[in-house]
Amino acid sequence: MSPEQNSILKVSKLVKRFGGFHALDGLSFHVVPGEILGLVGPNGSGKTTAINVISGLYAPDGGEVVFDGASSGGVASHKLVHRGINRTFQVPKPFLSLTVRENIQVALAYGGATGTPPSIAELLEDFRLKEVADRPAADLNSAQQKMLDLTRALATRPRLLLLDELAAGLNPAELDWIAGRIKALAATGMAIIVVEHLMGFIEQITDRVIVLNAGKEIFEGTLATAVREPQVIEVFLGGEHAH
Ligand SMILES: Nc1ncnc2c1ncn2[C@@H]1O[C@H](COP(=O)(O)OP(=O)(O)OP(=O)(O)O)[C@@H](O)[C@H]1O
Repeated sequence: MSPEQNSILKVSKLVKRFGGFHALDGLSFHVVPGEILGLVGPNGSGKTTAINVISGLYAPDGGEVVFDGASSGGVASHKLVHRGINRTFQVPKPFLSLTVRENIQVALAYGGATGTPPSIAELLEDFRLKEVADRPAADLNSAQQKMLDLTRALATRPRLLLLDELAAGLNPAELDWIAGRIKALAATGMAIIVVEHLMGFIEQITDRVIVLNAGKEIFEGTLATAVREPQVIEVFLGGEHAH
């Protein structure tokens, strides 16, 4: 079977409009179980919109999203969580007055229908939240809020995990550590899509990247190859994220 036939998610000719503006303009790609796929591109190229459509926050205006063999475009987020898609947010939205542990408990109770639920103790340990487990989420610093957001997503047992700028604001040691954690998740068979501006981080964790510009794919392959493509250099690496 070709990798594409084995895909857990297939996006075909996806269109998302805001008014007359095409945030996604015919985007197609796939991801297979156990793969870490990077979505990269300049500001406003449609990366977060792609995550928002795949996770059911927005309905597509055209094209198709197929998750695990069934159409999932336009299906509400909470239903997709039960089917096995979950995500993190650029700006996490925990229940601020609940403790870290309670936030994870809510996600566990809400979570997916298949597989063994992860243990709260393990999630707290794995994502360095043990020390703050009984503090309200409002007390967490921004890195800890991101880790709580990730553990809440993991508590629902996703088979496809969408990470929207999880690494932004983390220091180099934290980046190394979280890169290892994300790779360990992929090694369990979870498919992971990562939206990130930090190219070193993308290089460290992804198997493959899709480069977006103006809602369209302009490149698909490894980041090492992408950085040698004149079109990619022009729209992306020659811009503000060249460093
Ligand atoms: N809810 C919305 N209403 C109107 N326009 C939107 C909405 N969401 C996104 N857009 C527009 O769609 C385009 C793509 O935005 P998107 O957030 O997907 O880009 P991005 O590649 O994730 O950018 P960044 O790297 O800055 O996060 C932008 O021009 C943005 O202003």
